Amino acid sequence: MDKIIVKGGRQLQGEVNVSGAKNAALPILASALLADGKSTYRNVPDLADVKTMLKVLETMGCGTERLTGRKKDVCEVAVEGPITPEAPYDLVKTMRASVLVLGPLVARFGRARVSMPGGCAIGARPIDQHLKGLKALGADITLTEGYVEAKAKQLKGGTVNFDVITVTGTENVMMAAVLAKGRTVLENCAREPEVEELARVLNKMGARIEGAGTSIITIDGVDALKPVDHAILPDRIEAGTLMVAAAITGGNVLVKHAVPEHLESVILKLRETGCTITAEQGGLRVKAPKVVDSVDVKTTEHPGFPTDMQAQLMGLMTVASGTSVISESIFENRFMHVPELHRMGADITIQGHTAVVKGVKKLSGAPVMATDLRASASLVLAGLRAEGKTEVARIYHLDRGYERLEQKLRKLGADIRRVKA
Ligand SMILES: CC(=O)N[C@H]1[C@@H](OP(=O)(O)OP(=O)(O)OC[C@H]2O[C@@H](n3ccc(=O)[nH]c3=O)[C@H](O)[C@@H]2O)O[C@H](CO)[C@@H](O)[C@@H]1O
Ligand SMILES: C=C(OP(=O)(O)O)C(=O)O
Repeated sequence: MDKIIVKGGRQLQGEVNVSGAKNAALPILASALLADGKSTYRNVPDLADVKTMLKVLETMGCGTERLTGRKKDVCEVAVEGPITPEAPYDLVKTMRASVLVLGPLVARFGRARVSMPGGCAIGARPIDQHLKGLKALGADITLTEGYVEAKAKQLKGGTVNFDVITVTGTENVMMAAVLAKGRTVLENCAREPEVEELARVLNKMGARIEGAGTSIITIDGVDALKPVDHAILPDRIEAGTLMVAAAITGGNVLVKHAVPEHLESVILKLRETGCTITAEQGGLRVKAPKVVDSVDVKTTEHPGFPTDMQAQLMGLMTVASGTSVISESIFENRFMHVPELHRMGADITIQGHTAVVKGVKKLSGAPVMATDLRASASLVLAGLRAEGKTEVARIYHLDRGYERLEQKLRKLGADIRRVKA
């Protein structure tokens, strides 16, 4: 298993490009199932999760290809021959977002058999709201041998009021509703930019969706969709992680392609820590003081502070002046990075869903182990600041969501490398 080795202490300087968004690419790739023909997606990040989604689609009978050379950010998905509407356990267990094929499959092929995703390191993560939404559109749902089976000759529009705000749940049901007969109204929807981006793609395919990006989405079903050519929006979480990399090293970095409107809560928090953040040249420049001020934060649904940035912000707070209170309100078990940060000398106490972080003068490098995607990122960030060598193991978690993070950080001056197993 690959490891990342970081020697801390260098201030990051320069420019870095943000890749396409994982959380937009995954539902968008799944949406290719909704039309016959070949769809072309640009700015698709080269991530383990994207490979998994392409594999899920291939297993069903889609043709998939990542182009090479100067077009290596381009992926094509062709729905041409017969499709087996099934996502097997072996793939779903490696990536729960595989469940995003459920809505498109049942809408388009009248049936779907998708392995139930289990919980994961950060929480139980049920999919009851996805199923509630599909049932409201007339799907018959059963659970057999660990698989969700959904059937419907023709989905029909309906009203769904989500009990919990769910990103992939909103996306799954929206993808089902585009081919349902009549009007669907989704209430209490997730408002993440990736939901809006998916709706943009579906509308380009011929769907009739209004309101994505707000909590009420209205969808008028159409008979058929056509394939699409679309460039995926930049990854706001990767951008935020790179901004924290600048902040934790007292650096000065231009994070190119970061979209300010998608990062408002992160920008506001980083400004509170004493960083200067300015929009310039199609990106965001972060200039950081040597030691940042501590800030309190509570994760909430978009447009609130994203749970996917909590671990990284906590990494920064370990070396802030003062005490920070960080509350996690989205996932019940998203503090797995804390014991690893302790190994580097951080002073953090967990009280239920809240972590109290007392800034320390210095962290010291240590062997640490990644437990989930953003936890891994926080350990790499802490390693950039720590004295001595930090070895981050199990970075397959990191590779799920960051495209060659170590290369991007090295270009900014970090002493960081990947060691192949
Ligand atoms: C591929 C993708 O886009 N992943 C993102 C997505 O995950 P994902 O869509 O899985 O997360 P959700 O928004 O669904 O989860 C939010 C909360 O709702 C709960 N819940 C969700 C669905 C459901 O049917 N029932 C239920 O109780 C979850 O357990 C969690 O506590 O949004 C999360 C929250 O911003 C991010 O951390 C993930 O990076
Ligand atoms: C939790 C995340 O992803 P996923 O929903 O794919 O597990 C994440 O991107 O931080």
